[in-house]
Amino acid sequence: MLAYFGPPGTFTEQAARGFATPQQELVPFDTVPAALTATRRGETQSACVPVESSVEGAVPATMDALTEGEPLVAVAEAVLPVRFSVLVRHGGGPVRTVASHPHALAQVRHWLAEHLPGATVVATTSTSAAARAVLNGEFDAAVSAPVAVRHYPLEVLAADVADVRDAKTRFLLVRRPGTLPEPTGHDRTSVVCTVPDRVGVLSDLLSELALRRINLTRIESRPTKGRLGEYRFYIDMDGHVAEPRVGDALAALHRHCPQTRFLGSYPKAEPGGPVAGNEEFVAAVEWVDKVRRGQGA
Ligand SMILES: O=C(O)C(=O)Cc1ccccc1
Repeated sequence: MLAYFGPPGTFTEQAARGFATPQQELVPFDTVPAALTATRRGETQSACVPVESSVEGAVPATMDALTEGEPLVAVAEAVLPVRFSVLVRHGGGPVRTVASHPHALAQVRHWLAEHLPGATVVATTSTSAAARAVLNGEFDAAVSAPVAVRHYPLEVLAADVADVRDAKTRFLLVRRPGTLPEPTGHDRTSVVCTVPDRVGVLSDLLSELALRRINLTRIESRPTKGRLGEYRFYIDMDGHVAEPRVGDALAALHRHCPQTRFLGSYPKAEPGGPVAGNEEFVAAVEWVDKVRRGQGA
């Protein structure tokens, strides 16, 4: 079974369908933490959750839920283009309230200001939770994934709505720690470092990557929710932990920051960007091995 952030009709469900094997059952959960908890408990084999939007940045609920509780690791990612449909009840009256996931609302702000200027905007747990609520008469319109009309008998007031063209969202498939995916040469590694309070620690972490010519693809901070000013850094980098340079860098991050959690090494959904060669790292490790065995100098 594969848990996903639902209810049915979310963007996350579409991503989950891309990950699922033909016979795998998809199970919706109303929140990201609930989908992850099911996987932590072993009730589902994996969970699909949104992690990052090209317009709105990180999905805080996912970042927090991956850091707190038993570890889970990502084994795959997917990137989906994001455009919205505005859904209303058949024969519904004027639109006084419009609901959706905060990331969706943020991506249609201009459209709403122009087309539904008087409407009150309400945040819901997901885009399809908004569609479901419109069907139940709680709100007048929902900003949803285009597939949501297949799940909820609503009318499309407007299609192809997006303030930003070519917006994309990235999703992760996570599991309990186990066998890692094989390196493909186009991989990404994710970690979260809860940094100790000392001068220069962030610079130390980044230097370790730069020294090994590892490309940083994302860095994001979140408060630990403990003391004011205490932060965690989410770091995505090119490469796989099985590669000597990446393994070496993760060991260095752990030295600077013992509270480093590995969030996975997995193939990139959109391969591209610089591919770092590992040859000199492999050759260097072999050389040190020989020196240690007294067979080289
Ligand atoms: O609510 C959804 O449909 C989700 O899967 C989260 C989301 C919300 C807005 C854009 C992309 C993903």
